[in-house]
Amino acid sequence: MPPPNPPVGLTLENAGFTAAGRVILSDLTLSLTEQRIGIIGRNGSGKTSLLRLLSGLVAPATGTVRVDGLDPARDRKAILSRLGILFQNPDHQIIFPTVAEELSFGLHQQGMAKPAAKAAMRAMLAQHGRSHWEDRPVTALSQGQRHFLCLLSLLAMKPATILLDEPFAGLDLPTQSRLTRTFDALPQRLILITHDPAALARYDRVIWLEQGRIRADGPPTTILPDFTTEMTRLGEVDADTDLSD
Ligand SMILES: Nc1ncnc2c1ncn2[C@@H]1O[C@H](COP(=O)(O)OP(=O)(O)OP(=O)(O)O)[C@@H](O)[C@H]1O
Repeated sequence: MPPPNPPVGLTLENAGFTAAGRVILSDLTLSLTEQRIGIIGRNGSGKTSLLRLLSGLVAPATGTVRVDGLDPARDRKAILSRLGILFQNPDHQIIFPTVAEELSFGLHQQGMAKPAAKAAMRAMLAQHGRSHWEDRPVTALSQGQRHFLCLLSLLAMKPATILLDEPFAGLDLPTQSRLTRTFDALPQRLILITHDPAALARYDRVIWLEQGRIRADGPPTTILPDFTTEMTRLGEVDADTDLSD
């Protein structure tokens, strides 16, 4: 049960995450209440691990994680309507053989009756010009198309917060442009991991992770120029000498 008058948003208190005996994230204290939050950082800096922690797919080794006051690792069912995650690799997400089944599954999980779920599934495909996908086996879709299907499944469930792990990777430019417009128009809170600083220019807040810790946190106008300068500087040296991994 959520506590009375639960805090709205996602919070971490001294949260840390350990995997295979290694500290991956340490000492994260964050209150995520803005509508548009970007997460940036180098490969291996801990961005995906942070999304996994926020969505309750992994439990913190230290500290606490809360979504609207709930523990996402324990209150799995209550989390479904509050939070949805789009992984980098669609094959980690898709479980059903056809597009229709994959799209309807989350809606059933949320308690929607079969006819209503079918209508919602068809409406979602039609809205995005993909009605012809309905009976297609997911194996007949390309990697980019499977990624897009995962996104449609997520949007159909209308979670209050959407966590996106590099959603544009592998998508063609028209699909990226349309998706950007779709994201911009969504009323939900978005937390977006990207390697493209330009995608975050109009965001409310940007968090820069480095080796599992927060290196900088603030508005894009302050964080993005520093990040771009640092990435350019690192790109000009021939090898990484500062990474432990
Ligand atoms: N289950 C795990 N077991 C062992 N190591 C892990 C595990 N999960 C993540 N790691 C390690 O944690 C570090 C952070 O990984 P993570 O995927 O969170 O990085 P990232 O910032 O999302 O990287 P990228 O930009 O490449 O997607 C990496 O060094 C990775 O090897």
